[in-house]
Amino acid sequence: MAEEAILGYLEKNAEISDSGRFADEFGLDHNEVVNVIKSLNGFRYVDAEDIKMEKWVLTDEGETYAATGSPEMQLFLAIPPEGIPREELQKKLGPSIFKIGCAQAAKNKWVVMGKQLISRKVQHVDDKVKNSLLQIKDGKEIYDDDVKALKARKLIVSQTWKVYSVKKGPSYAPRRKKVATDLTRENLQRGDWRELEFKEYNFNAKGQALLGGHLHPLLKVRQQIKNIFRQMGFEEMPTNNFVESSFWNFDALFQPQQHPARDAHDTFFLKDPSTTRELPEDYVERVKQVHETGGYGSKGYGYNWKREEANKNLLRTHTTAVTSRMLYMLAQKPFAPKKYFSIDRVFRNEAVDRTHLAEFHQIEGLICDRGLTLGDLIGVLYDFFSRLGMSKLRFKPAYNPYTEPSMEIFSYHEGFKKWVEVGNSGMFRPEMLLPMGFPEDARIIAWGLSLERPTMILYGVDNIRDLFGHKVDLGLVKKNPICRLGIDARSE
Ligand SMILES: N[C@@H](Cc1ccccc1)C(=O)O
Repeated sequence: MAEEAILGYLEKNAEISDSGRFADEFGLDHNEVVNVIKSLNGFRYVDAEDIKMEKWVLTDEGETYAATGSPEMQLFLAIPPEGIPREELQKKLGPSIFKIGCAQAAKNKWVVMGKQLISRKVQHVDDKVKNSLLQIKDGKEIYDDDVKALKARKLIVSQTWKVYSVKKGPSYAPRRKKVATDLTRENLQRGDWRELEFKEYNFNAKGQALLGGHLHPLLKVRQQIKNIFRQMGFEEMPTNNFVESSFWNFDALFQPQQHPARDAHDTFFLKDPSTTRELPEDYVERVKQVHETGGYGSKGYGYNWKREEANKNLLRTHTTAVTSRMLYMLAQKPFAPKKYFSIDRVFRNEAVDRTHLAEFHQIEGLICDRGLTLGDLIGVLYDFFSRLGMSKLRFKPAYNPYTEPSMEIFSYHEGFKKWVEVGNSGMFRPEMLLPMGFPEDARIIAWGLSLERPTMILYGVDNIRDLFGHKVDLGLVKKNPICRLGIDARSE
């Protein structure tokens, strides 16, 4: 539309002197006209030059008067033939219209301002202000004196805007030629490439957005959980190796050697190297004692503890093996309160199904201090889980060889409308802490959960194999849910 109008106009006329007026005349939108001019100018169909123009526009006050009449007119019309007391007129018009109206009407000699009464001096007046404002709104010219008066009353302000003057350019044609974007096989066969005009390369155009790298959902949730631990003042533990001795994975945790978890059905044992090279001998002796006959107020398990069993290498079954190594080192130093966490991979000889994998990740946190109670553990768990967006918790008594009391942690899942198990926790037993060398009044509260469970909830994944393994689809990896668990995760 605009292009035809411009090229057509230039066929018969030397120039378009003002694109604004041109747009008005042809009933076109000026923005569209400007865009077409710029494009035609780029291809040298036209030569365009921009001109800065000043234009008057109405202020808010100007707009009101253009609609309701000037204050002086409103005042004049409110005066009855017999005149009106000042106060009454002011009440009728309101203080601001009254004030401006009086000043202007008096200046125009429309009214007589008596001591008591205000009365008309003439019978008919014109609302010149309103008329001028309407003219300006219509884009019409008015006398300079009137412009000055309106400007002085702040009813109009000037605005600069750009219009273009347009002449034929060196490549002018009454119609734009269609340019080819690609040279095709057909063009070559037909030979019409000779006549074709090709579109120039636009080296400034932005290329297609490239698909960059994405963090896997497990890595994103891991980062979020690390941030939460750090905000709560926890230090990260070195997560050591996947291969661990039975000693640190089980014995140090007061897990008896006949415990079913220590069976090859549940745990991956290593063939080569099948045993660990060294263990802290004094400590091993104390662990043996506590398993066999107890001590530190405990009766022990009363069985024959075997060093060969403790030496067996395995793939660690929980990150509590990271914790036991850390706590043993800590107990060798003067006692100090500490907060630690770890997040890393663990392995279990499990049948793989939609909620179980043979390898997964655990998140573990612990606090070591004097005077800690189960109440502290519950409080910390509320704090930790509510930072993940899971603030409705329930606890169920549970059993772990290394903690007493122990609690399973359940969280109400708003999306699934049910309580789901989210972790396990407890206070480490004296049978574990005292042989390590902790003072008798040291208390350690700890909890652990899988990284996969909250990630599945967060990403709406119901089969763990879609999250971890060779089948993970890129759509899931690119998905970027709001980093909160619970309701918002599902509604995403
Ligand atoms: N190790 C436990 C979690 C846990 C950690 C610390 C204390 C109590 C429990 C598990 O694998 O489920």
